[in-house]
Amino acid sequence: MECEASSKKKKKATPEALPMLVPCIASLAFSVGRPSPRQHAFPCVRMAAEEVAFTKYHGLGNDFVLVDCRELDAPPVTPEVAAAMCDRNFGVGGDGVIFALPPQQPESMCSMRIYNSDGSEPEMCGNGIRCLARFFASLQKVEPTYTIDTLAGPIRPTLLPDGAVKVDMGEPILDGPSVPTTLPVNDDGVVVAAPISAAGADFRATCVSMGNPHAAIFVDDLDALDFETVGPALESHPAFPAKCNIEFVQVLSRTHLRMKVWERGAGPTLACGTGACALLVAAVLEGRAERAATVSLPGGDLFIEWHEGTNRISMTGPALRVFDGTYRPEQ
Ligand SMILES: N[C@@H](CCC[C@H](N)C(=O)O)C(=O)O
Repeated sequence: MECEASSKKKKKATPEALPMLVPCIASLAFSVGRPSPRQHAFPCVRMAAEEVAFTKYHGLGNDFVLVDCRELDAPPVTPEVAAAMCDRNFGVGGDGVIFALPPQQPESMCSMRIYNSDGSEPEMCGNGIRCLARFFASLQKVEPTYTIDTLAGPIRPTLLPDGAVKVDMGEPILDGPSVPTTLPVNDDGVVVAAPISAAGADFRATCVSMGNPHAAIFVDDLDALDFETVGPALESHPAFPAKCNIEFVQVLSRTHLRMKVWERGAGPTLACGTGACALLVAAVLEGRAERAATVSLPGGDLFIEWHEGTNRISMTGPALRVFDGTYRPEQ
């Protein structure tokens, strides 16, 4: 891989690269599980990722490799190549790869697709959309508020004068089976403080979808948690048919919550925007917090509001550019 100075003219992922992907995708369809760095050395993978210009951004340390695909119909790399790009030792390093693709709706400016660091594709990413909002604004002129299509529907970020981004994240999905989870629902059809056991420990989970699935688990002391054991056990728990992002939350006050996240497809990350939104909703449903609160994550703070009149959630936080480069693994 080579990283080039940001002043150098960037080469974009080209549609011409796409025909090369077809045999690669076909052969990779037979590979199972998370590819090891050695598996990434298969020639077909290298062909698929011959050269990808990218810009690295992060939102509170939740870091992403962003690729300008405005002239393409689909991501120019396979999920396996995206996973290789995210590798922190053998690749660029990141919690995911985000592609800025053409809009799906006439009123939208672009659409977002994202692969997690294991190559799986989530519907939405809160920190990622703040990063994409600033990345896209660096590529072409936009209004301060504009619309980005995602697999979870249209999302509207607003670029604030101080460089932060406030995002209208839409309405939370509370219906249990739609999250999706098979945990028992209350009379309103919502999973609130439902018992769940994993890795020999008992918890209570409140489940919320922000387009992607979340389970918030309130604990007395985040630091006492066997996070590395229970996180992956809950992520892949049979009660979550699409797996789940797991937020462990300590209530510091009714307007200040502290959380640690184990993300679906990425493991422990320094921050999760959709997770912060979901846990605020969960805290309100459990009567633990007000509808507006600061959420402190390992990488810093987000401000989340669940607006009573509209039922919509807004998330405000930073998104920062780190460096530009070209991903070009050696043959
Ligand atoms: N870090 C993200 C969430 C990314 C997707 C997640 N891992 C999933 O699979 O749903 C955020 O900031 O929301």
